[in-house]
Amino acid sequence: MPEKIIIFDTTLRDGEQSPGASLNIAEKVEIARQLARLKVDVIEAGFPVSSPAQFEAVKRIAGEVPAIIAGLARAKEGDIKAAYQALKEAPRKRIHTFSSTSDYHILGKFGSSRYGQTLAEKRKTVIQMSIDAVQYARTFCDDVEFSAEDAGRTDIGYLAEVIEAAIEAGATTVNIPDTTGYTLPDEFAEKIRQLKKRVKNIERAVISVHCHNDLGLAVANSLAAVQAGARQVECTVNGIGERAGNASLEEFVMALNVRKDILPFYTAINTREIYNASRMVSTFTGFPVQPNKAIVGKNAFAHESGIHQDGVLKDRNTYEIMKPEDVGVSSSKIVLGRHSGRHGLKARLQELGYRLSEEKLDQVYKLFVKLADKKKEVYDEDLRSLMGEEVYSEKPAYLLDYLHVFLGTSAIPTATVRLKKDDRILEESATGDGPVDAVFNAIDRALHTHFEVTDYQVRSVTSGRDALGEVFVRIQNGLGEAHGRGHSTDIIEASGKAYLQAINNILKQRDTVSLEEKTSA
Ligand SMILES: CC(=O)SCCNC(=O)CCNC(=O)[C@H](O)C(C)(C)COP(=O)(O)OP(=O)(O)OC[C@H]1O[C@@H](n2cnc3c(N)ncnc32)[C@H](O)[C@@H]1OP(=O)(O)O
Ligand SMILES: CC(C)C(=O)C(=O)O
Ligand SMILES: [Mg+2]
Repeated sequence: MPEKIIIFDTTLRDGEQSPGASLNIAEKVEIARQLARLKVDVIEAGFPVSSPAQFEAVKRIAGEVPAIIAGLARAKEGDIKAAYQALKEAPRKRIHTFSSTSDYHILGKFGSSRYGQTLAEKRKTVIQMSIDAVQYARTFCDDVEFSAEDAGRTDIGYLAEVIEAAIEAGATTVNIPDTTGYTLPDEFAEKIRQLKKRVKNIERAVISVHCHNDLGLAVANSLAAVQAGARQVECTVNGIGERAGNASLEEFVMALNVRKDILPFYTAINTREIYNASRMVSTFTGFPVQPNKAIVGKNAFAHESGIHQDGVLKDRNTYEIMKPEDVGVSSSKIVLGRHSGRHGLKARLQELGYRLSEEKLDQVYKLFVKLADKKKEVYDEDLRSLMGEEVYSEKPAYLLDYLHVFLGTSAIPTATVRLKKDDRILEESATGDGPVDAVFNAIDRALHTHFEVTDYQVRSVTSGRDALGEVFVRIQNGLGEAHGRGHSTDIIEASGKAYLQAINNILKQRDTVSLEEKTSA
């Protein structure tokens, strides 16, 4: 039978210790509510003694959010009392107290002579302060967690002694933190196995782990620990936390979920709330989620390369090990870009309502590749423009084959254009008040004509620095009046295309010969 792993979320305590991530009380309450929807078992809401705002946030969460609510406290009476005061409204509360057990911490942090002179004396003092803290916390509530900070670098014999003393004093959960993210998975798992062997009455407490990510191993260490006997995992949404962060909740939970074939464990997490939780934490903390972040990154379910797109379109199991819907992402995404192939393009065009023959698809694909070379991502609006402007417009009389513009803050804008009509090439240069005017003048000169521009509009069709720009132009002269549209990531090029399309439209209306033939005839 699979065994349950308790999920202890510390986004609001260790997560908020991330440099730069501070949350106000309202934001913390909102995140706590989302954590409850996510169905985490324990929410560590803060460190009440550390400030009035921390105290108030823990108090509000304790009074409003349905989960076990924990508050952190050093092995000090004042901290423990403050934690209890903040937690007391919670129907289910936990005081989480800790001392430090590695020699680095004992000699470094507890260096003062009041802890003793020698390492052995200081170690004794730490055991006693741990016992006192747990016993004192038990006078307030039955659910007391004890952590041995820097357990990852603590001598196993001494760690076993401290943990045994904490259980004897009444700790119901004993947490083994890899505070500095130092251990490797096998080593950490062995630590848990040794504790199970060496600590008398270990079965009276739940073994918890709290792994940091300094070497990028927090989730791997948590999984190894669970396989060795830990039954609570401490983690944070998006893996935020002190320095390089904590084990990421979403990665740990989904690893158990996806690999249940070899990991006989489950959690109570409602995985469909993962993405919402991730977005909320990212927005409130101001910490963006890196695009390639597992589970919740923008690219976690996005496929760009042609071979992958083809595979996913045929059968998504080819490149997806979990369903995006299972983590609250609406669907996987085919991202069209320079690595995409015809299958991906065709599928997206079909979604947009275009049904293309193979011949037409080839034509669009060539245009698409040209555009994709200029842009990082080709969006739906880019495709719609491409289809409208290039594919379904009738073959234009004149094509803008080449454009060169010279401009600068103190230079006269000059444009050179090369127009193509069938096998005829027309090339001209002209100056203008600005680069767009110079392009229009050069086209006029090439075609021996002149049009008045009665409307000119530019808008961005897509977003970002490489956005596709759309130019709308209305022109008139004695021959008639027409408008044209042009698209490009370069609005000067888009302007030239729009101007030429308007000219072509006038020619179409008049069903006439080409301009330069007419004027030169
Ligand atoms: C691994 C972790 O994540 S632990 C949690 C870390 N989180 C935080 O520190 C965030 C909130 N912290 C704070 O607001 C402040 O540090 C406070 C309010 C807790 C304490 O502030 P101050 O009293 O000014 O002490 P300061 O933070 O400078 O130093 C920490 C003191 O706690 C002591 N201490 C550290 N850990 C423990 C412990 N587990 N039990 C008892 N004392 C401890 C240190 O030895 C030091 O004591 P000293 O003044 O006698 O040398
Ligand atoms: C307070 C403890 C559990 C901690 O955050 C750590 O050791 O990393
Ligand atoms: Mg920590």
